[in-house]
Amino acid sequence: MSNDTPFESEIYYEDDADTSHILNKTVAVLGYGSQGHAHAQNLNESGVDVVVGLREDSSSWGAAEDDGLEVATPAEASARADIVSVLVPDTVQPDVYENAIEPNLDPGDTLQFAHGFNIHYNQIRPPEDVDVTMVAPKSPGHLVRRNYENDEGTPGLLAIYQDETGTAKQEGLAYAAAIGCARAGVVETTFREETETDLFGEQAVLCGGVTSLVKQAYETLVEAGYSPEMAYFECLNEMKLIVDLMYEGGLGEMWDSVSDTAEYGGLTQGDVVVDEHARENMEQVLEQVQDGTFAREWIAENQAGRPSFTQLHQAERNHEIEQVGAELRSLFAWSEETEDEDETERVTADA
Ligand SMILES: NC(=O)C1=CN([C@@H]2O[C@H](COP(=O)(O)OP(=O)(O)OC[C@H]3O[C@@H](n4cnc5c(N)ncnc54)[C@H](OP(=O)(O)O)[C@@H]3O)[C@@H](O)[C@H]2O)C=CC1
Ligand SMILES: CC[C@](O)(C(C)=O)C(=O)O
Ligand SMILES: [Mg+2]
Ligand SMILES: [Mg+2]
Repeated sequence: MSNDTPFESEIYYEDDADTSHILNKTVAVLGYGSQGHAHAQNLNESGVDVVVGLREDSSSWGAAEDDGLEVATPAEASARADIVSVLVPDTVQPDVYENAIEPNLDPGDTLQFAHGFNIHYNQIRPPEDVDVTMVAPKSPGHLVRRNYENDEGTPGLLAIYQDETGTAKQEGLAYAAAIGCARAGVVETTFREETETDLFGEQAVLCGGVTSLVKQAYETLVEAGYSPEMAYFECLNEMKLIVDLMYEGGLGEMWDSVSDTAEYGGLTQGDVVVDEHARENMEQVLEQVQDGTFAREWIAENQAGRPSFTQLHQAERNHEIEQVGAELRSLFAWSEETEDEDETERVTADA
């Protein structure tokens, strides 16, 4: 445990985790999507007894079995488990909880989440005689799996909502270690803090802010007469390369790597584009997360059959940048293959 950092939160590592808190238990991983497949396989390879819970007609059932995992219905898996890891989509969790989990919870069991939405916004109200924990990787699930396979870690969060047994934290840490998060570091937080920061981050920056910035910059260039391929490379493709530098060494490493011209232009124009209005809008986004407006809207949207979500989802897939990007990426793959073929021919000729 790091207690000599300037941070308020405790950060835990593998040495802090006692895996005996999970190795003698059965974990039901409900869902085999982005997080579910990663948690189930990582737990299994860490020596934990895992049963995946899926509905009988699930498209993921075969994939989980092909990965060597035992699969049962959510109710059967929950009944067998000491720890029920709820990794179906947030919007279906209340229904899965009511029908499959709650009737099969025994006193002392653990209800485990990767995001606090349904607990924080009171969509799931667990009984008092179970532990309620969260181990939330700060990463898409596919990277949680890839990092584990590469003997690397994924940073994660740990939060305890209910500690009926007195061992919820040790068990949560053991779970975090078994999915690979403790290799990188596990930050202790609360359900409220995780839920509100996660929703704000994905809306304002990671998913919403970034895609809007990319699309509006692309449209600005194309409407001004520049070619779509130039606009794509400049506004989307190079984004990854720039963000990689920030990821490795912070904003400073990125500024050090770009030209002084880019640094001066970026430092003077960045705040012109993302100005005080954007900041006010961010504050409003945060407020709507904090006061539950966003949660109520999203719950109502699902109850109505997702009319807005479906339309927005389709419009995003149909944006011109998507067609241009698909075409350009296929040409890139083609040229790499061609280079590989050229290389093979050259080596063969040399031999
Ligand atoms: N995506 C991510 O990387 C992250 C997600 N989280 C959190 O992790 C949790 C899981 O999210 P995520 O991995 O994105 O979920 P996914 O959308 O990837 O989950 C899909 C899985 O859930 C199953 N499923 C869907 N509906 C039902 C149902 N009604 N009953 C039983 N199984 C069902 C699907 O099976 P089927 O074939 O039957 O549809 C599939 O196996 C959420 O709380 C999310 O906020 C946290 C951090 C990052
Ligand atoms: C950034 C989106 C995310 O919060 C995540 C991958 O962490 C999610 O909900 O998928
Ligand atoms: Mg997140
Ligand atoms: Mg999220």
